[in-house]
Amino acid sequence: MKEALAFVWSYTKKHGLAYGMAIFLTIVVAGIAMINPYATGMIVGEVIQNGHREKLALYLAMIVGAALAIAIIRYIYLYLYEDVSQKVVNEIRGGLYRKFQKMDFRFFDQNRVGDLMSRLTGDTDAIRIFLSAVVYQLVYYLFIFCFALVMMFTINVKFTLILLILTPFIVFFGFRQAWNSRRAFHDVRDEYSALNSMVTENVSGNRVVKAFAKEWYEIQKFDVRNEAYRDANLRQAGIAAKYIPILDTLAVSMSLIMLFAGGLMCFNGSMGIQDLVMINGYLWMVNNPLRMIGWLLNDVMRFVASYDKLRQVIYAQPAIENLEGPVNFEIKGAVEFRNVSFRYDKEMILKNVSFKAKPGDTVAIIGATGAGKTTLVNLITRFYDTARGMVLVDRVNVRNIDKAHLRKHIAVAMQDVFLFSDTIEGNIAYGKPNAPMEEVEEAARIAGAKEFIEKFPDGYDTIIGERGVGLSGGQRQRLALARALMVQPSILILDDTTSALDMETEFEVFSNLRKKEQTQTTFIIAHRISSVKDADLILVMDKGEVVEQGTHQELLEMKGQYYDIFCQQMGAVQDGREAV
Ligand SMILES: Nc1ncnc2c1ncn2[C@@H]1O[C@H](COP(=O)(O)OP(=O)(O)OP(=O)(O)O)[C@@H](O)[C@H]1O
Repeated sequence: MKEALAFVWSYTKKHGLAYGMAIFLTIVVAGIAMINPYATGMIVGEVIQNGHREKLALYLAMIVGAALAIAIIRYIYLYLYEDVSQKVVNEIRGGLYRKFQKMDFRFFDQNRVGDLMSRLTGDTDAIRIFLSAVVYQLVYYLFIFCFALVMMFTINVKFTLILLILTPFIVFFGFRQAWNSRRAFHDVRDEYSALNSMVTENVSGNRVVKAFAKEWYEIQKFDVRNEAYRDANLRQAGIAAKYIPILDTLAVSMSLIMLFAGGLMCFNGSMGIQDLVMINGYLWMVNNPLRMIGWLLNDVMRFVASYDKLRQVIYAQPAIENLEGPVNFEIKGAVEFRNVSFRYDKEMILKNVSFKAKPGDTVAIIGATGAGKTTLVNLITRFYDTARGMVLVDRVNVRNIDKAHLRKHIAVAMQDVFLFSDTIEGNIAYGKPNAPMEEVEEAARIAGAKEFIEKFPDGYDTIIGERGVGLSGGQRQRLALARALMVQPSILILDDTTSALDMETEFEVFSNLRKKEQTQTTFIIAHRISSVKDADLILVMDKGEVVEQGTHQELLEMKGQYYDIFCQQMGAVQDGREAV
């Protein structure tokens, strides 16, 4: 709780003056609210009982004036609360988004998209509600309670003490309600997050759902989550509902005590009717905040539950960080793996991998699925750090190179192509937004994308969907390749980038790449011998190890795994199944 408040204050203090003013005005309104019961009592006592009719206008004016003042001041402070809370939440949301950008692959491996979305939206909004509505109500009810109590004691101490007999019970049940709701609020928050994740996944994967005709299965899965969310809400509401009748009964009992004890005191002359009317008005002001304690504490709990979720992101630290004094230098593209081992979890995925590539070399990686090819190239960009051994770029350990600088010089066309909802030009020029059109066209040409782009009525201005909707797998791969080529990297990584292309187009793309002035070191992950045979170095991977390495000719002479793959694929050609 303390931590949550300190966090919110660290953002709110910048707007301390406006927020302080809002709180001050709330207290002023609580003070002005004392006028009404007082003036009503005076009308009963002075005007009606004592017959001072001339004072009626004054008391009525007090009531109307107070109502007007409250309306105006309330408008001002509500605006201030809203203004400050919106600004604060805007900054928190911005900070969170920046944090997402800072986090590394491992963080996104471990967190679901929908869950992160709920943090950025629902949880930040809970903070806004706390700052605007909850704090306001806490201040308002606290002061109205204190002021009304002072007024009651000023009017009649004995009678006030009698009325307050039930107060400890109200406070007790209010706190109990809040305490019992604690777990329920966390459950509501977790179920909301799970529901969000499910919907996000379903929308992203809607094509798979349809392809497998699993709509009904998805609906059932959703219903289960939806019901769990409903039940969590109902559980929480149920806890509140259990205490409402108790608190209401106590409040009604207080009124009964007031009528009974007040009536007796009026009869025996120890208190005037005017005082009874005033105390009746103030009693409500004391009563109401007490009955609200449970609800207000619930709102505070909701805020703390949301903060607990936010802090997991706010204070998360990326595992991949720059070391002290990272080096920046003109990266030429020499890459060396020296006894590299790597694990995601417990199991070693890469085992003792070593190889060397000179600037301008083409290194091809071939091997069964799951052999660790993508994992290997992910270490060059330092998406992950090695468990043992080191990855060197231009003879410098990548851990010592400035992370952003290193990645600026490496371009990756990833296996899982992601395109932004933007124009084709915007997607290709993502890494170099102000590049001239000729460069975009040239990158598209080398990637074998020029022809199909120009066939679209809007050409390079064609808007494509979030996941490249409206494009074939091969077209998306070629756009991803063009995007990688645009930045003219020192190291180019093509992770299965041509797998969706037909043989002819793949051949054209590779020959374009070869014709291009070869300055960059290129890593090609591929399954076809035709894609790797011209490489300067071929790495054959099996179960996380580089089992063979050399040129096409050298590897054939070894008559090992590469030779077997070659024979299998040659066999396929001879059978007319595929060409090499
Ligand atoms: N983010 C991750 N977290 C945990 N394990 C992972 C992760 N990514 C990959 N793996 C595991 O690491 C192993 C190697 O995966 P990798 O993607 O490097 O293989 P690959 O050779 O590129 O396969 P493919 O040819 O199918 O793309 C696999 O067993 C995979 O399950």
